[in-house]
Amino acid sequence: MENQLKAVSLLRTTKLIKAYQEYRAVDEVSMTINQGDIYGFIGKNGAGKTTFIRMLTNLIEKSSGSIEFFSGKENIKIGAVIESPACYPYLSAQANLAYYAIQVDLPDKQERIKEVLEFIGLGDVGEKMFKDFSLGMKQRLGIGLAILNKPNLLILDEPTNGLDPQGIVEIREIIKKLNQQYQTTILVSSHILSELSMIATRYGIIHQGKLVKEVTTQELEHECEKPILLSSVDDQNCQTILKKEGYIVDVAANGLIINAEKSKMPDISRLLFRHQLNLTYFSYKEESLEEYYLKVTR
Ligand SMILES: Nc1ncnc2c1ncn2[C@@H]1O[C@H](COP(=O)(O)OP(=O)(O)OP(=O)(O)O)[C@@H](O)[C@H]1O
Repeated sequence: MENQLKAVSLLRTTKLIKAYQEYRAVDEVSMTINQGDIYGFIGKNGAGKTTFIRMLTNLIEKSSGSIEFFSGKENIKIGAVIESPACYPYLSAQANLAYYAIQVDLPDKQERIKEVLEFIGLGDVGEKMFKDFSLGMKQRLGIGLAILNKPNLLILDEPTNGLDPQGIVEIREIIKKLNQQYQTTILVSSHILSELSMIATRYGIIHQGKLVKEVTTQELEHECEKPILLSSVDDQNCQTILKKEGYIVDVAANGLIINAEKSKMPDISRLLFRHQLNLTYFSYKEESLEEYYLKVTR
């Protein structure tokens, strides 16, 4: 079921460009977001994320290329939080939602507002005014406004920007819950890859306006995998045995490097143990997400 959902495109851009005179802030971006994705849109400051998102949400006009939404029979509903949420500073969370609900002509307003307040963890902040909210609360209310009319696609531009670790976790939990409980497809941008690594199902990396890489979480994990490192009581002997078994082995300053996946570690340790070669060091080096990110944007 999950796989079926993932195969259906919800959004596709083709060679999307936004140019300011000669300068292309977004340069031929072809992106596909499938139903059920949490699409992590990663790029440094100034890479073009906001410009791309602004085109999707019709806040600015594209220079060329196409944007297509697919939602079957229904009209697609998009919710978005771009930069700071636009709220009334002297109104409470409830009143801000109520005001917005009138504008979008929402049925069952009271019921839905209560549900949303609970969902974003602002069910018990009472009459506290928006201006007195923490940044995390403000961001959560922004998401509350964006999900009020149950969008199929939720777009969040840098929702964790400036938040403390607790605030980041709260936003992450909301994103996960929306995706899992309500099957909302989510496009979320960030300039920190690791911040999205616990929730994103796919990633698009933008650099200098170009989408330089689109990967699934599995592909990313695979690409971040690095060799196994070991040293033993007799490295020379280890090398011979491992090579005989078909492993590709290199000699490093203080041990051996084996070009094999992490999943091979139990086999290797059993093999060497059988030959009474005790290991003094056994590990693998995983390339960090940040290293990977630097590599693809170099
Ligand atoms: N109206 C504009 N006129 C000229 N250049 C612009 C305009 N809007 C954005 N840019 C430029 O386009 C580039 C991409 O900006 P954008 O805001 O999309 O980046 P970003 O990835 O969202 O980064 P940030 O996280 O800093 O907002 C930047 O170099 C920016 O200066």
